[in-house]
This record gives sequence, structure tokens and C-alpha cells, in this order.
Amino acid sequence: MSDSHNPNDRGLPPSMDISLGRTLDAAANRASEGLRVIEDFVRYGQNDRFLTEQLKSLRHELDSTLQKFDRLASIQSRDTFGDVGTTIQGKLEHTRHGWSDLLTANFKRLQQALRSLEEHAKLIDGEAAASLERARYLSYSLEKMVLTTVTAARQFAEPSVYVLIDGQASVDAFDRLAGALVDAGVDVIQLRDKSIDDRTLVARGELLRKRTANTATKMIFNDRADLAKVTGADGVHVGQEELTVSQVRSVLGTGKLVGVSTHSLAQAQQAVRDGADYIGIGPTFPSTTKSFEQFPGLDLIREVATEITLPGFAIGGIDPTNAALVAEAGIKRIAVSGCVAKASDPGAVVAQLKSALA
Ligand SMILES: Cc1ncc(COP(=O)(O)OP(=O)(O)O)c(N)n1
Ligand SMILES: Cc1ncsc1CCOP(=O)(O)O
Ligand SMILES: [Mg+2]
Repeated sequence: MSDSHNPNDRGLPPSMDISLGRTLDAAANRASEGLRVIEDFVRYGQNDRFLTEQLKSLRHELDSTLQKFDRLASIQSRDTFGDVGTTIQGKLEHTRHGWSDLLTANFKRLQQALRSLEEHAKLIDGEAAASLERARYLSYSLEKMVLTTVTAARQFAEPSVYVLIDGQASVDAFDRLAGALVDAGVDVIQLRDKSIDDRTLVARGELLRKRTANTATKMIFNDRADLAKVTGADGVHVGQEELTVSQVRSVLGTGKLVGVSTHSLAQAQQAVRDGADYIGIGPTFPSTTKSFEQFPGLDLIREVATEITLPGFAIGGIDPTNAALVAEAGIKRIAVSGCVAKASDPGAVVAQLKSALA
């Protein structure tokens, strides 16, 4: 677009230039305002530093694209009292039914405004139009990240105890363990057994489904989206080298939980971008269940806790003697295996873990 403030430099007739100026002015305001509402929500309501930064960077990018337009000419074209739209109010304009409605309404406002800016920018500045298109695509990803994070944060309580169990030596032993964990009020049970055959694993999964159905305990399958689907599990947990979040969702359909293991802040942020429902963070301490060469430890717990609010479960060697250290590092959700599964009274250990987190 021209640097000059002379509207005729755009090569448009003056009447069209005024209406273009009004449109750009209104759409720019709408986009910035919608973006601000969302940013305020994740900043003050959610305390999410990572999402706040992502939204802020979109706002700055948008501001620099809008600088290309002749803002003075746009503002000079402004005619708020002559705007026929100000007196047409939708029925729901002054009501928001909760945070999800608030966020969705403002993402829609942002996306519609970006589309309007993009289409009108095509008349005068192709480069600006392309940059507005990129901003609109980014807003779609941000909508997914923000809504998934806020929904997930409400789905996983805090403090929270998540227990990984294997198929045990017999059906009875498995049933006893699963029953004790549900009775103890464990928030999540993950079935993780890499050594038994699929038919046995499915049978254990079906039993676990029965024990957890109509309780507050969620059932997650380790690695296996196919078996999660067959047994009607609530979700799947995958590692960095396994199925991606979207691949798991393509097997399970929507409405199921997908957890991702993370070993660095960058992986945790990527899990947010990918739309995971929660993350495992670790390994925290040496584990008797799985061996590791490196331990990001409590430093990673602290780092993730300050950056993101997607629910994170610290994992690896956590037991009643060190669970409080994890909570002090900023994460009050833990995933454990050995200390509970190998205990003579698993329910009692769960109670100790809960009190250490509280
Ligand atoms: C809650 C939770 N966090 C991390 C893991 C580890 O998953 P992964 O890295 O895929 O390793 P395996 O469990 O497959 O050996 C987990 N299972 N659960
Ligand atoms: C599967 C897995 N991934 C990281 S640690 C771990 C096992 C957790 O078990 P424990 O609580 O016994 O260390
Ligand atoms: Mg795995």
C-alpha cells in the first residue's frame, strides 16, 4: 500500500476508498479486540505463560501488518454514528455461557475479522493479504491449543495420583489391584504391559474398564490406540517415538484423552501445539520400573510448571518420600508405578502420596 496519506494514490475512486478505509478500520479493531480478550483470559484467568506468549506474538505480527495500511486514512474514514451495524444487536451479544463460549466467540470474532482484512487487503496489497492469511491459520491452531488446554485443566484435578499397572500374574491379582486403586480414589489408571500377548492384554483391559466404569477413575492404555478402542478405554498414552496425537485421535475418534511423554520444555510445548490432553514429564528420579540414562529431574518439573498449564504428571521414581519435592517444584500431579503396584497395601500408599501432594 502507498505510504502517502492521499487516498487517491490507491488507484481507487474516492467513494470506494472511504468505504475500504472504514472496513479496514473496523476489521482491524475487531481483530485486535478479540485477540486481547483471549490473551487476557489465558494470562489472568489461566496463568499460562506459553499461550500468552503465542497470542502476544500473533498480536504483534498483526500490528506490524496493519502498520502497512494507511491507519490515519482509515481512522479519518471512521464514522461510528453512521455505522448501520452498531444498532443491530444479535440476541446473544451481551451473554456468554461460560468460558468456552467466551473463548469461542472471541476466536470467531478474530477469524472473521482476519478474513475480512485479508479479502479487502487483496484490493490494495497482496503481501499484506498473504500475511493476514497466515495470521488466520495461526489463529485456528491457537484456538485448538487454548481450548484443549483450558478443557484439560478442568478434566484433571489437582492434586492428582495416576498409577501405571501391568497385567499382573493372574486375573485375580489384577482384579484385586485395580479394585484397590479405584477404592483408593486414584485419578487415572494406565494399563502398561509390554510382555503379555494381545488377547490377554485385551482381557485385562476389559476388566479394568469394568472396574473403572461409573467411577471417577479414568482408564488409559499405554501405547496401544487399537486396544484402547477395543476395550473402550478413556484414552491412550504415547511416547515421543510412538503414534502422534492426531494419529491416535484418528483411531479413537474425538472425545478421548491423549497423553504424551515429554523430556524437555520444547517437547512439552510441542505437545500443547499438537493438542495433547495431558503430558507426562520426566524421568524425575531413578526408577525401578524402567531404566534411564538421563534425568531432567526436578529442574524440568519447575521449568514446565512456570511455562504451561496443560495438565502435567511428573513421572519416574516418585514415592511417598519424595512426592512433596515434586509438589514444591510446582507440579501436583504425579504418575507412579513401583511404589504402589509392589506394595502390600496399594490403597495405603495412594493415601500417603495424596497427603504428600496436599
Ligand atoms: C503418564 C505417563 N508418562 C510417561 C510415560 C512413558 O511413556 P513412554 O515414553 O512411551 O514409555 P513407555 O511407557 O511406553 O515405556 C507413561 N507411560 N505414562
Ligand atoms: C513408564 C515410565 N516412564 C518414565 S518413568 C516410568 C515408570 C514409572 O514407574 P515408577 O514410578 O516405578 O518409577
Ligand atoms: Mg510408550
